[in-house]
Amino acid sequence: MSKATTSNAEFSAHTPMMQQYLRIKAEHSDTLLFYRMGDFYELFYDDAKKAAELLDISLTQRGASNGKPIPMAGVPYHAAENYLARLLQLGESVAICEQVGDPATSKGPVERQVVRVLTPGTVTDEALLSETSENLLVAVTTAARSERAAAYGIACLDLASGRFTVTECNTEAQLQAELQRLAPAELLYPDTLQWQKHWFAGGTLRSRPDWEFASDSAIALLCRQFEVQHLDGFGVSHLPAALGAAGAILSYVKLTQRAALPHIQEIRAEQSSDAVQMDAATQRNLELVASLSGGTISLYSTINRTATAMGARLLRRWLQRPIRNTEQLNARYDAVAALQGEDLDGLRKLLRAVGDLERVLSRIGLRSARPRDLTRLRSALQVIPELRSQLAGRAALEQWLATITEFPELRATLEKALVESPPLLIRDGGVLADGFDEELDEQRQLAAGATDFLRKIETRERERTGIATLKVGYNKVHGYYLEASRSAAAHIPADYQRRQTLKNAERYIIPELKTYEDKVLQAQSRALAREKWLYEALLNQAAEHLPALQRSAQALAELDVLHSFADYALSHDYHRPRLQAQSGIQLRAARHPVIEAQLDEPFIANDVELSEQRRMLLITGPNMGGKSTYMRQTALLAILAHCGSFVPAQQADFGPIDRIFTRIGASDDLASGRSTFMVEMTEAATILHNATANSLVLMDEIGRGTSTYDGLALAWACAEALLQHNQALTLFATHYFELTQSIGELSGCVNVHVEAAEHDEKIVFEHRVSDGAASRSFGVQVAQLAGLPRNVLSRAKQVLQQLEQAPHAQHSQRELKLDQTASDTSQQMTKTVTKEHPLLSELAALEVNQMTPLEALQWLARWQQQLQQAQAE
Ligand SMILES: Nc1ncnc2c1ncn2[C@@H]1O[C@H](COP(=O)(O)OP(=O)(O)OP(=O)(O)O)[C@@H](O)[C@H]1O
Repeated sequence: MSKATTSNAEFSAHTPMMQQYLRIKAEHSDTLLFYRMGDFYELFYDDAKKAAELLDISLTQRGASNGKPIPMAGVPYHAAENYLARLLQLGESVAICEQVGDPATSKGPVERQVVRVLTPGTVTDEALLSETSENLLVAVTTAARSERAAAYGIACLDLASGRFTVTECNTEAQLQAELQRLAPAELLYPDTLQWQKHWFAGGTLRSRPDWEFASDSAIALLCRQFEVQHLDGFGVSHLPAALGAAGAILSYVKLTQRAALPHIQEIRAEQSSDAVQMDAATQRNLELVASLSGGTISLYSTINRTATAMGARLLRRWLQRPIRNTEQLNARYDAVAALQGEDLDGLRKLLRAVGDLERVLSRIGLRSARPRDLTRLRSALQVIPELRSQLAGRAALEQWLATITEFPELRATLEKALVESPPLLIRDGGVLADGFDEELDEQRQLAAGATDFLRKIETRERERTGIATLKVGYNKVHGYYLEASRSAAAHIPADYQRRQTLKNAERYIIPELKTYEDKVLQAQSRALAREKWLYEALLNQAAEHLPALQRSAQALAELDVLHSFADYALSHDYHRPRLQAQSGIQLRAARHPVIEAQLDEPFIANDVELSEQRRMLLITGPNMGGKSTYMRQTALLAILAHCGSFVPAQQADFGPIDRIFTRIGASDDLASGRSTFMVEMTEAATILHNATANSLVLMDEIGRGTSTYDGLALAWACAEALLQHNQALTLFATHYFELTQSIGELSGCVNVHVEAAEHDEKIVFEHRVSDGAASRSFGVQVAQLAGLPRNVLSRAKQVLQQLEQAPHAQHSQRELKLDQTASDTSQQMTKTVTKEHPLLSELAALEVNQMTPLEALQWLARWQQQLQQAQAE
């Protein structure tokens, strides 16, 4: 808080206005206070210094109060939105303090009040929000330690749509994944919870009093909000911790909005078992809604053909949370197929006219809707009948059409009430159409009639005085006046009273003018007051239909996404997936949706066959051959299929999929201080602990972050565990050829490879995936493509030859010293590798007591087989 408020004596030494400011500021110590003075919002003291720095506006001083100059910075109120948007983006919150008293009748400073507080997670103003992404307020709390309670309760509110959800999770990793998916703009947590940076660090973090998270009071608050006795009807009662978090959200939003929240109509539980779960790393790695490099290309940006911003946001949500309900998914496929037979361009035009109905409705609920929100509602209501008739009779779309209702009365009212294109704000009137309200028309006519009268006075006075240039004018200070040039002074009649002298002209008033001025102004202000009242009444009338309007908007957003799926599928040869009861994934001629869209040359389609007998595909082949692409496309197709989209494959069958895991790419996690290898191992640990037989696991070059033998041993053990213990559907890409003979030969595992050929010492990628292991890795040839210096390349070839000639170096306990002669490079290169044989470490790790005699025999047979193969080579 400002240094200016210390003692009572000091306080009373301030000017009355500064006393008012300091009183209000004391209640908003952790937000910037925008204090309205005339046409500016002013900031004082520390707020002024901070705002001047953040917004790059000038820091000035305002006179002195309490004997000291007051630092001050200000922004014009008509341009405030820009500045507010920047402050919110920087994670600041702003309390808007308006003049609410009448300056004419106020003694001392005009009465002022904070009318709302803008925070990053609670903004709903159109100008302050991104159209295509949600702006979420999330609260997290830890659960009471009862036996069945989950560890964390999470609640999430999208104030701009009224969507309110709760969920609980048991582990830190799940919490992280959930926060990564939601990417909140603002996150609330209880005072006493030690927030961990690696849980989430993207948005504004704010601690709130513990008691706001208490389940009991939260439930009472939620019941009041939804006007119900208990929450059983919402199916959330079993989530006490999450309800505590939901209560904290509701208290916070009430505090900041200072308005009723009628558009928050319900709260829903998001059960993790309903969704194909993806941990935080997987969501990032698969570049679903953002690219890893921070660029704009993602699965979302590639396939998005939605016509409305609410549809675009829904598509993002669907991609980040694919569902598992077969019935729902089949209904979506049916709808996409049905829409493919429709006039999609025509449909898109209608959907465009619907616009961002979801956010319009929320602003109506919050009573902050602007005139253009109401005209948007009007055009949405105007196209709904057309849209319904275009799609009428399509059984596959019935579920959506039944929810998209027409609102003939509201539509008629809006059509009659609003002018065609109203001004941005209701402030100066001109929003309501003539003929809608008798009283408004009367006042308007009075105001206009008086203006007519002024014209008559002007003509009459010109005639009376003989001054042809005499004219009636108006300004705020002197009201209506008659203006004549100074040269005409001799003709001015005696009843003219001089009011103002300009360089070349004099201004006068006459009593008649004053009387009419009063009439005009009165009529104008009555008309404006009436118009504002009618506007509020319109908002109220629309708000009465809010629940049904919101349901319609939701169905329209879904229809928009389904139309986008249909359109993209048609133009990109996507086909309907089939959901099977049997575990596995079978894809025929599958393509990578994002890379395909980026490539100029044709994308090479490949098959995938994961089934009971082929639970793991061990993928080998040259760098740049297409291993990662092949793995990722399998996951992306699974995700698309579980959103209800068609997929880029000639045929696609998916058994049940509960989770998708990826261990792809390598990056340091600087935020939590973990090295590349540590990140790799943490991700692998998550997979090994959690993957089930219905999980899709992508493992790309596990182990490459450490020494060759450690890496090989870890890759080996992970592959074996995934295959034999987790029994997950696994795509396992590796450069360790040893694995093709060990793991690749195990039952349930199949070697596949990407093909490449060498042509004139250059590598040619075929990007075709076939069964069988790769024969070599072409690493040196790929390095050549990358432009490695020629001398380094020829030295590498030489070293490679020696390594390949050293028989089974990696299978024996020996020292390998490379020949250093005939080197093109001047650098010395000695590599000493001394390692224990992998079979020995396996033997040491075996828990013999836990094995059945049969298992022991199987181990023995496998070792023998490996030794025999090694000797044979
Ligand atoms: N099926 C395909 N059709 C056409 N181009 C492809 C195909 N697969 C991959 N590519 C191209 O090859 C590039 C490299 O593919 P990818 O990253 O999958 O190789 P990789 O085998 O995983 O390489 P590394 O082992 O170095 O990670 C891709 O960026 C893409 O441009």
